[in-house]
Amino acid sequence: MEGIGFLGIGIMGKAMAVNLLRHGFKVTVWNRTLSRCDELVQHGASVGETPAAVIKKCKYTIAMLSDPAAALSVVFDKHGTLEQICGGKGYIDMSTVDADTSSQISQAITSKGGSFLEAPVSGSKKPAEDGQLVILAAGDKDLYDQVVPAFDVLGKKSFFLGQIGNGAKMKLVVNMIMGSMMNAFSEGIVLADKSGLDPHTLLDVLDLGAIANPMFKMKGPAMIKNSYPPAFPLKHQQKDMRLALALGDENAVPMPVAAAANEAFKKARSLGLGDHDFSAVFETLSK
Ligand SMILES: NC(=O)C1=CN([C@@H]2O[C@H](COP(=O)(O)OP(=O)(O)OC[C@H]3O[C@@H](n4cnc5c(N)ncnc54)[C@H](OP(=O)(O)O)[C@@H]3O)[C@@H](O)[C@H]2O)C=CC1
Ligand SMILES: O=CC(=O)O
Repeated sequence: MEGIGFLGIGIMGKAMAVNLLRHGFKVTVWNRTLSRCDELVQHGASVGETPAAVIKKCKYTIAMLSDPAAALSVVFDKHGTLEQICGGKGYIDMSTVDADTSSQISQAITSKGGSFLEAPVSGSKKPAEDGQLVILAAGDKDLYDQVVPAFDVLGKKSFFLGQIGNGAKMKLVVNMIMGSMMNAFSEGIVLADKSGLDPHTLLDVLDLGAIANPMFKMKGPAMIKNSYPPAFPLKHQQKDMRLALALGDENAVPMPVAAAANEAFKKARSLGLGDHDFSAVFETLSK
């Protein structure tokens, strides 16, 4: 593969771009807050001044941005992706967005002759650092085949899910489940504590049973200490619940559990916890 562009050096983008550099890819990065690119330069990256400058330079460009508004802005705004995308270039959006946002981006890119893949990921900061993401791609199969060498560095498994929208929907379903689980887990820890049990013993019991999972194991001990260093920011989890509920609305799927979880994440945001890890939803119960 030739050089890769990377737009969005947040928690995930930084880990992913560093991983590509470590595996010998030539990477050109851009971030809205440009100073955040400095650390990447120390790892060997070049910097583009705008998304358009990155697209102009690179055959393939990956975007990893916070939400639909950010993903759209980077493509459509002045000095954005659309100004330089053309035949022979590929754009891969790995942000978590809804299917409609992804379709808008796909149509704009392909109308300029470029090719487009949506490829949201499951897995958080640590899996991104370790190249252990699960990649949920959909869209242009030729582009998918061309970027598999990069996906092999970023992830432990890539799925090609067919038409645009399927990757976005799969990601939202997964995160809807995750957000609901986090709320049930939080309630369980508080219930154990308030009813006189040791929450650490609860973690041990959970870890040995049928509902053991890496999320409980990784986040539980920190939650008991009311510590929420951001791996997956709560504001993004709430965005995912909101988008998943809209998907449920479109498909007439009742989701009372997810709706309640969304309210808890909204409450946490109202308490100023949006930039903490999503496990900080625990604070809505323990306060
Ligand atoms: N963290 C995680 O565990 C996971 C996150 N995701 C998804 O990946 C995406 C990125 O997440 P994460 O890295 O955690 O998020 P961060 O909040 O750490 O980073 C967000 C990035 O988006 C940029 N951005 C925000 N708004 C705009 C805008 N209007 N125009 C241009 N750039 C903008 C930020 O730039 P700036 O630095 O200037 O603010 C930053 O580069 C999200 O969609 C998230 O849901 C998916 C799997 C796991
Ligand atoms: O989107 C978050 C994740 O952990 O996956």
